[in-house]
Amino acid sequence: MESKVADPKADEEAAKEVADQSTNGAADQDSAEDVESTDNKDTDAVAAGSAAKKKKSKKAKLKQALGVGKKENGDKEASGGPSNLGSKLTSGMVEQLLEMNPSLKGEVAGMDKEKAAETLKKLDVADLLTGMSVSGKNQKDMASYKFWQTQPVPRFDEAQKEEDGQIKDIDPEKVPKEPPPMLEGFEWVTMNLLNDEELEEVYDLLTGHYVEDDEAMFRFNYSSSFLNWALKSPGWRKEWHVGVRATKSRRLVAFISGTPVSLRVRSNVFKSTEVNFLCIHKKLRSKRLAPVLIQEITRRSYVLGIFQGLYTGGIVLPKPVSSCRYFHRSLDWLKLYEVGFSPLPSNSTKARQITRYHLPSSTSTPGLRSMQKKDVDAVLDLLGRFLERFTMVPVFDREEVEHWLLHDDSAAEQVVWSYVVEDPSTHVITDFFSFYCLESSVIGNQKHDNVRAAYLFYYATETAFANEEKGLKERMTMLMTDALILAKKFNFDVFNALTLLDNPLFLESLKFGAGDGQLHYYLYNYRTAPISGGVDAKNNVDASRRGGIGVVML
Ligand SMILES: CCCCCCCCCCCCCC(=O)SCCNC(=O)CCNC(=O)[C@H](O)C(C)(C)COP(=O)(O)OP(=O)(O)OC[C@H]1O[C@@H](n2cnc3c(N)ncnc32)[C@H](O)[C@@H]1OP(=O)(O)O
Repeated sequence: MESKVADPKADEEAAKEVADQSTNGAADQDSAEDVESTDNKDTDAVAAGSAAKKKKSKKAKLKQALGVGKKENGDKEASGGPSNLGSKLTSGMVEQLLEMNPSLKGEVAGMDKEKAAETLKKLDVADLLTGMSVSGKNQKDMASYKFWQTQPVPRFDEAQKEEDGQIKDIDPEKVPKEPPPMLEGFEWVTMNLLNDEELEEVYDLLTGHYVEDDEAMFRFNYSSSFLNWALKSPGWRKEWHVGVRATKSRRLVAFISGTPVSLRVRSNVFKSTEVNFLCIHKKLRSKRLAPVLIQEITRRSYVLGIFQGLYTGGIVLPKPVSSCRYFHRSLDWLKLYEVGFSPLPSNSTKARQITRYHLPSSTSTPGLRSMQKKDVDAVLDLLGRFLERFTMVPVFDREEVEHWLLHDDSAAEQVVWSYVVEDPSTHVITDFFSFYCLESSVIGNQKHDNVRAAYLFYYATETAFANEEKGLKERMTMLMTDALILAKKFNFDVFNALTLLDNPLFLESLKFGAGDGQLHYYLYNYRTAPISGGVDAKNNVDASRRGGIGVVML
């Protein structure tokens, strides 16, 4: 999901609105005609922004009820992250908490208020926020997932009894030959993304309707060049660019995509479909269209003999195989403050914040240079060995390394930046790193309309193979400092990273602030034990929990 630096003040403001606001948005009753007549996406954006102001997220309300994020945090930027409840939870809060998150009721069934408060105090805030229990028995109510409970995904309460592997056997003969029925007034289409106009239609749909942060302040704005890169990776299939059009106007109102990826989970390597860019026009929300899109991309995957899926999301579904946390490193702190992305800590000043995030003007790693085509084999080899250290990783071939890491000169906008370190004496490539550009639209801000974010992508370093990883932390810190300097040079406002790969080694020392967003990883039709996401039970970054997630999703 969209994440921003966790802000204690926002939660307090949200709390003031809790009392008189309903948590449920009014069900959208608009017809196909309404969607067809809505041509102005700016109107949608403004509407989304103001709706969000009226209806603060359930998560923000829960955080407020828990008193999370109120403590002062020295010069540290983020204090909104989960913390120990300690003695904050009074019995009076329990009712409010249960009302907001009914799935917690199972935790305290039959207890009086004091006992219930005691029990809830023992839970992690992160689990309270997601409705998951730490007791092992998950209390998230499977029955409330009308669609997901029918799918071959692990249940919340499922203990890992069996060996890793497929949940359900798929008989290719029994896979339906046709898509499921579509809502009246709409029809299935396969998008032809070789056609610039159709690519632009997908871009327009996502720009107006794709993922927003909890408070609807920012919305991902993937560029057309980005979509072209992400959706046409080696082995891409036209059939996996699935759209829904309004029959009369031909307007594109929904989209879902798949790209093939060879995945290793623990010791098993299998083909899977990486599903992304699921998006439904705001006027067609809550009509159970998402399950139909998911069923269709699943069918199209089965048809081609791929029976596993990989996907990520900011929301909790049955059942994450791992969860990582977003971290954000300010490059232009003032702009981030002005758009509401970063808070001003109460014990700091704007001038001090700007100074805090100042970076040197040039890089310092000897032998650092842009990656070129001639480096592909060396990077393929280094990255392959580096990723062997993680539990869930993509298995890239040469063509994929070239596609994902080399900047395509013919693209209208640069999407990916990759650098290698060539040892000045041996000319061996000893390290590489990359980041990609993903802008976000700022919704309803007078001064700025976008935030230009660099996202840390793949990297690798020979120092990872030293005995006991000696020197890895120092080397990663040096490389990532250079990545920040380069991103600043290319006018990025913020540098984002998750707690995956070896990132926990440098996030805090390089002044990344904890975000308010999580990224949950899911596998479809595949069972495996939970994989560490680089955070501890309190959702704090934890270097000892590296080694799990090594796949970076766009
Ligand atoms: C073998 C190969 C397999 C391939 C398939 C692998 C699976 C791929 C899975 C997809 C991976 C996508 C990866 C990405 O792209 S993650 C990005 C998702 N996109 C957005 O957040 C963009 C903005 N939001 C929207 O466009 C809509 O709100 C969406 C489309 C998200 C839902 O539309 P809407 O709000 O109008 O809801 P509904 O009434 O139609 O449907 C409600 C049902 O849909 C379930 N739902 C809601 N959000 C998600 C979600 N992000 N992943 C999976 N399921 C989701 C929800 O729990 C409920 O089911 P259940 O709770 O009753 O059970």
